[in-house]
Amino acid sequence: MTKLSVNVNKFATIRNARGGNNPDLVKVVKDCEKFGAQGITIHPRPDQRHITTEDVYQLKEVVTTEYNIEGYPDERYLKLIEEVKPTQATLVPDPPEAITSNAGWDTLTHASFLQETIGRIKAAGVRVSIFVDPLAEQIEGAAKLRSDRIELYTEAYATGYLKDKEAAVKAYANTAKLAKDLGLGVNAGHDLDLINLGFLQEQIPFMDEVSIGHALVCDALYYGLENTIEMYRRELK
Ligand SMILES: CC(=O)[C@@H](O)[C@H](O)COP(=O)(O)O
Ligand SMILES: NCC(=O)COP(=O)(O)O
Repeated sequence: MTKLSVNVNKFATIRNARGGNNPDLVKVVKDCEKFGAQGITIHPRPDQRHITTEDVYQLKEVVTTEYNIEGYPDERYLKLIEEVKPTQATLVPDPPEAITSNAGWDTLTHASFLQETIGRIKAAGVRVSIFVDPLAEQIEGAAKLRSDRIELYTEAYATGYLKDKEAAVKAYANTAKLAKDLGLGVNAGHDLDLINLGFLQEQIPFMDEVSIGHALVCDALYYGLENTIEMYRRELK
């Protein structure tokens, strides 16, 4: 079964636009889980443009499914992981000023940094996933580093899907299989939506988790949150 982890960054973006507490992120998270989310993802960026440090601690008390915290593993992030102990830490190589995540790790060039970081997170009892492009050498690098999972960065799949979905999924299906053969769990995320999700799931039925935020929140404006989560879950069956 592929779990749907709802990324709630965008709800926090809307809340922060007015400086108050509307929408209330705690209520949003409780409702997402009530409506069928099997995980909650956040990406507390250094400038706190959406998820704040306070949110990270507050949501720990609320999430009853899987709590996934994404981020660049600087001291600030590692402190959050060690104190909050979420279900999963997803390491993303974003520079602080990035508008959104825009690349996977180079697991070969950054091997010693990642190895030390992964060891530290595992010592806290937290599952580790590394955000990577669908390249065989990067997956092999992640396996050598003893990451628990990889998250395939699906922006290229989402863009390519509209032109030629078979061509767009090929590298993802191949590297997902390689990851599985190497004993890694397989997650995927970024720009997944109701149009491209079902085909990805069909081609990689053993994915452990997809994390989806931007498109899901946009869809919720039209269909409502409960219907939307149900629609995404349906694509994963
Ligand atoms: C790691 C990742 O893939 C992201 O998609 C991310 O969580 C989105 O972050 P923003 O919501 O800040 O664009
Ligand atoms: N890891 C990907 C994620 O959490 C959400 O990405 P997006 O759906 O907001 O592009």
